[in-house]
Amino acid sequence: MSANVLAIDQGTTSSRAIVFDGDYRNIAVAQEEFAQHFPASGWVEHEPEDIWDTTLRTAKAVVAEVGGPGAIAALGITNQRETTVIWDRRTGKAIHRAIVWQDRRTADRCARLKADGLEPTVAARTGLLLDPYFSGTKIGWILDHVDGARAAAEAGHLAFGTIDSFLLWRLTGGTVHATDATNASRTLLFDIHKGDWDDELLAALDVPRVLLPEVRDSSADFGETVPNLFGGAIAIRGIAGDQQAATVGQACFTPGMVKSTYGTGCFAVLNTGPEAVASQNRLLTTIAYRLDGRTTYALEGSIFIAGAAVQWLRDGLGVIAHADQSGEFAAEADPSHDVVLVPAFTGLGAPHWDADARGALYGITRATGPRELAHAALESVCFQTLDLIEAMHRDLPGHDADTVLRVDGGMVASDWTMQRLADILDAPVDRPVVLETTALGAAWLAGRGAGVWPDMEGFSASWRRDRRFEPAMDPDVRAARIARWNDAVRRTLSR
Ligand SMILES: Nc1ncnc2c1ncn2[C@@H]1O[C@H](COP(=O)(O)OP(=O)(O)O)[C@@H](O)[C@H]1O
Ligand SMILES: O=P(O)(O)OC[C@H](O)CO
Repeated sequence: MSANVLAIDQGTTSSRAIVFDGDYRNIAVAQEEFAQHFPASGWVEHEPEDIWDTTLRTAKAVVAEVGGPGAIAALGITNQRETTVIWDRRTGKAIHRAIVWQDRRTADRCARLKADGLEPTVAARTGLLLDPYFSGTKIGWILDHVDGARAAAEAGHLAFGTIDSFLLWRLTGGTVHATDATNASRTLLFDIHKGDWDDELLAALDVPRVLLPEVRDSSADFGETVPNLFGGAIAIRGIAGDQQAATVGQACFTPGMVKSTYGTGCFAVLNTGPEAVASQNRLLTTIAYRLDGRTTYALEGSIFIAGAAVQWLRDGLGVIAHADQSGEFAAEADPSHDVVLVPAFTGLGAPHWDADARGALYGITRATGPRELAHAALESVCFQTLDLIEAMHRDLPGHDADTVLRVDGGMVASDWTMQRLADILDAPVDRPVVLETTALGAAWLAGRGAGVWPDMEGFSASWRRDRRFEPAMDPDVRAARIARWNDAVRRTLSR
């Protein structure tokens, strides 16, 4: 049997398909960006057909490149998490655009649920907080705003899914409505301790159970692709949310290991092993992966804007021509400038969870130019990471002894940002050789599920470092910059 594995990585800004060979080498890759829709302030939507079309085209391209479906042992899916699709089971068509994880439209609903005293129950059962980030209130919004949706849902005609479920439904020709435990753990509806949907939360959020997918392990039998898509069936054997897939792809299998992924947002995930640790510092408790029915938990810090700040410099302000230029510009910024960007474009995530905050730029003068803006945008990602790592250290005293952060995602191509990250964290930052760790994690889950790839130990041994960034900033300079950041955040919070 072939040892090649196909990973579909459906991200916030693009869909990617990658085939890895038995030595985890990337032997074929295709990527397509798709449109982002911002219909109102704080709203973000995707067209589900764009997600499907870009996914199918990129997957078809790499399958053809490696010699057809016979050259692929298994397929793994990883995806932007929380993004919510509801479709009609009879037609497979979505009844509304996907509401993206960054979307804040349900902030009022969350505030009301909080005022009703629901948050302690949510936190205890789901490990999450009442924030519009998660799928639960997005589902309610679609059911309440699309004509006839609630009645159709009650009648069993509709299906809810995060992007993995939606793609799985389409890939299997509408025969499998399932998800994995990591994606389920981001919905506000899933009891991460019992491993099942929670009826009390379903009732509180007005979500009929009949809408929901079946929850399976992250490495499991998810059916097969319908033969006409790729010219033959491919077994689907792995699913995980993208941050959990990156945790796997970075081989963070030992409790205490932590990775941080820098894509549109930034997500730091700390493996806590078989114990679910309840955060005292407004981090999330989430499922890292579920294998053979056994759940491994994690603490997660979620930041909504990381690479998106670079996109804003490029597409919003037009002050850089391409993403790479942000690092070059930051290196050339006037060292005496004192510009700080708090990129609360869609509110602030962990550890503040302020859905109503909006971005702010402090310290601009007539001398502030594109270089200083690029510096502030990249540095903001480092400060936000520091806030997350410090919260993790407070939750797990002693954990900071020898923390090395494993990083991945589009932004880690920037040496300047990675060096500044090590400086601000005052800790080493390791960049692996394989930067597509999200896709690799999904591939490993699928390869394991298909029985063609080795166990955790074998996979861990294959992890290779490209470069370690060591902290080198003067302690006084560091302290002053962090103080400036903390002050800027305080002034930006909405309450
Ligand atoms: N050299 C670079 N320097 C800084 N940011 C970069 C660089 N290259 C890519 N990015 C940013 O990384 C993000 C893309 O990363 P990716 O992991 O593909 O994200 P996603 O999965 O969220 O779509 C974009 O926001 C882009 O602006
Ligand atoms: O698409 P990314 O890489 O920014 O990841 C999105 C996250 O899964 C949202 O929780």
